[in-house]
Amino acid sequence: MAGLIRTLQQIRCERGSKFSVREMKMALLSSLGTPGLRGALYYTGTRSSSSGTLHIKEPLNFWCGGRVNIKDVKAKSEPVYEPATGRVLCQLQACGATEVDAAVRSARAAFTVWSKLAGMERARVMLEAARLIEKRREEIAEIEVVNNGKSITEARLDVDSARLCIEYFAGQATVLSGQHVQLAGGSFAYTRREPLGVCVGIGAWNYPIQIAAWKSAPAIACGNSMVFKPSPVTPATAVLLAEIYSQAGAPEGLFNVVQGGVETGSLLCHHPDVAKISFTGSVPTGKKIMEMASRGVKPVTLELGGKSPVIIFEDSDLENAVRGALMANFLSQGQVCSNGTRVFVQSSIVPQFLKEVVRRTKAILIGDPLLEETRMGALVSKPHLEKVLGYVDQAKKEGARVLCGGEPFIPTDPKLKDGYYMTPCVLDGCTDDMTCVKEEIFGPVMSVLSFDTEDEVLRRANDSSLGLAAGVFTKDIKRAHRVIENLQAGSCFINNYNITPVEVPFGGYKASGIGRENGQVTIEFYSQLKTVVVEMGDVDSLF
Ligand SMILES: NC(=O)C1=CN([C@@H]2O[C@H](COP(=O)(O)OP(=O)(O)OC[C@H]3O[C@@H](n4cnc5c(N)ncnc54)[C@H](O)[C@@H]3O)[C@@H](O)[C@H]2O)C=CC1
Ligand SMILES: C[N+](C)(C)CCCC(=O)O
Repeated sequence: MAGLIRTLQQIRCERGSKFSVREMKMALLSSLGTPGLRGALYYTGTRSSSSGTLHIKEPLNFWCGGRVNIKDVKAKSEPVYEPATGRVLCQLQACGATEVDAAVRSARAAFTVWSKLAGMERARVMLEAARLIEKRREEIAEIEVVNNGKSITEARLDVDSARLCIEYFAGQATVLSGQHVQLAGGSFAYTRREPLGVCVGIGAWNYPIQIAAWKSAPAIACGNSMVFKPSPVTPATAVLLAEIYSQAGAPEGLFNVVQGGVETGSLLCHHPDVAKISFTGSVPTGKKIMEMASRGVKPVTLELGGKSPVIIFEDSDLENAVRGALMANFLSQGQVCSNGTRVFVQSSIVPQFLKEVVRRTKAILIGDPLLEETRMGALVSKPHLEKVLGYVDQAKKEGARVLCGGEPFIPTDPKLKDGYYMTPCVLDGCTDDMTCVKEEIFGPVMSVLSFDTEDEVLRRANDSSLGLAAGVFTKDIKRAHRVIENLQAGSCFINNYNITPVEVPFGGYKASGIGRENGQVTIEFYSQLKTVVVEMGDVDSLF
């Protein structure tokens, strides 16, 4: 039965490639008039306000406009966990070469029609997708929480960020344009901003829905199609975005989801019909992606790790500096690439700073991430929790003082006893050579370092191979801008931290990445420029 459904989807998909632009426009208009008719939206299990009840049964792979069950083609299946409870949430069906190829073909078919639409037409579909995201905000956020472990409050903000990004790039789609250049003798040239083709998105587990939107929105705004591979740890929500795009009137195959890990990811990177790879994740994997892309001379966007500094001067508003340091370290259980995990505090205010930061860290309510009052949920997986706790042990061995946290945590609710919780940790007495100060921990561990002068702190802050983000807290405006100018980081903040409006570019210097996400400039990374020289006279031949 599943095989038959697949075959039907395949046929539908291949027919899709034969749609004319006119037919496509008609289909688009009719689907916009009847939202809700395309793409069944699955949500099995009881909706609840606490963890432990959702079971995902529907297939999580999606191409040719629908979910695809690949169980029958001896796909490798592996368990996916609910971090809050440690129970199995679903089985992941990893895609092999046949499935990756089917998804890329589906995307190729969509590209032929989507790339020929006017920007306004693409924008209309994207705005409808944004509206559907808003309508399903709570449902998407809940599934994100169940699969990722972060608090529902944060998950809602991630869904909002996904929606805003799609709205923003819908706007960009409408203003894509080239240039006209007057040449001698009445001749002229013009440029066309053209899409690249099938783009691949490879996501990390810390912001699953947000990453899927941050990659797909600029890609489709420019007229590309996409095959997206979520992290195998958090496969649940990308498929909802695929259904939403489809329901919003996107052609079949515009945004496809293939599940899997390293193998599936490398199949995508090596696929000859893929034009670009956009990746979010760790630095070592980013290097491998770049290597694979280089074989096909394919452009990459790499959004990699960080070990970012937050610099707090003695003249800063201490209340805001403390809030900023907490926001820089404990969002999403500390699993954020842009986190400011090296907190440099000017020596005269270290005692007050530590007192306040520790008091507030101890007060963070850890527990069931689906409860409104919870501020910190579970880390994403058991191995990851163990890795983070290992970093705390290592820090102690190297001489750092644990002022609070850094221990496994078992919530009182018995259903959460096997979840992956830990208490947020503040480390004092850190020095620049310690492992906790040098390596990306990717957990709720703040390292506090003391400094005396501006020159000294700039040198130490820049002493890293990474350069994703940086923050400075001071009331001295000249110092604020001077320090920022000298910090080697792509995403900087003055008197705040971890604010990422979709209107501004986000991305790293040095080994933290290549290219940018969000903001107008991202159009450059998902399109190419064609120059056309038009001769109005005769050919002046030398031969
Ligand atoms: N800076 C960041 O944004 C992130 C950093 N990390 C760090 O990396 C560590 C490892 O976590 P992972 O999830 O394994 O990160 P990863 O960077 O290895 O994986 C990210 C994505 O790349 C895919 N992938 C892995 N190897 C690949 C390959 N050879 N070809 C194509 N795709 C490939 C994965 O399936 C996943 O979808 C974490 O413990 C954390 O410290 C993890 C996620 C995000
Ligand atoms: C939204 N923010 C700043 C918390 C995270 C953005 C990037 C990321 O870690 O994937």
